[in-house]
Amino acid sequence: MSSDNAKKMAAEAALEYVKPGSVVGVGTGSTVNFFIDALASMKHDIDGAVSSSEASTERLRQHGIAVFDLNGVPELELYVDGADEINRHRQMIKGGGGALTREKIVAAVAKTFICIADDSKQVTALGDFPLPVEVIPMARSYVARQIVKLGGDPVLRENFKTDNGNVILDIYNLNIGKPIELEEKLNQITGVVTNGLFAARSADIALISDGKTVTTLKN
Ligand SMILES: O=C[C@H](O)[C@H](O)[C@H](O)COP(=O)(O)O
Repeated sequence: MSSDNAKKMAAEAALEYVKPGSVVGVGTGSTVNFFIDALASMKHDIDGAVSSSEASTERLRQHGIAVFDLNGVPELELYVDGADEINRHRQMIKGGGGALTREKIVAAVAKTFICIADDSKQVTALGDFPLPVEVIPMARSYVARQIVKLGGDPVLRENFKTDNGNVILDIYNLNIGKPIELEEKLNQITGVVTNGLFAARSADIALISDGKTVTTLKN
C-alpha cells in the first residue's frame, strides 16, 4: 500500500535523530512499527528504549531491543511517535490505537518529540478524526454527559480496554478551534485520565512523507 511506503519513509527518516548510547522513547501504531523495525538496525548502538504501550514493548523485545521502565530513566532525549491528525503548529490528535495516556507521559519527559506520519494525517484544522479520551470505567457516563455539554458526541469504544485498564470515549463533532484550551478543559473533567489532544505539548519536529520524499516541519 502506498500509505505504508510513506509511513516507512517518515519512520526511517527519524533514525537520523537517534543518538548512539541513548535511550529512545518509542510511541505506538502502524507508523511507529516501521520505526521500531528500522531501529533494530541500531540496536547495538543504543542503550535501549522506553515504550508507550504493551504492543510496542513486545515488538521492541522481539527485535532484541531492551525496554526500560520510564521511572528508571531520568532523562529522555528523543520520543518518536505517529499521529492521527497533525496541524501546521504540529499539534496533534492521537490515541486512535488507545495508547494516548502512556504516549503523553513519555512525550512529557522527552526533550525532543518527533512526529512521523504519512501526508494523509496533515490537516488544516484538527477534529475530523474523533478525539479519544481515556476514562476511568466507573466515570464513563458522567464524563460522557460533561462532554455533551461541551458540544461533543461521545461514543464508547466497544470491546476495548487500554493498557491501563480504562475505557475510551471517542468524541465526534467537537469544535477544536482552540486546541490548548480544549485539552485543558477535557482533562479537568473528573474521571478523565487524559485526552488525545497533544496541543500544549506539540511535536518539536514533524517528518511527513508522501511516499516519495520526506518533508521536515519545525520552527
Ligand atoms: O494510540 C495510538 C497512537 O496515538 C498512534 O500514534 C496514532 O493512532 C497513529 O497511529 P498510526 O501510525 O497507526 O496511524
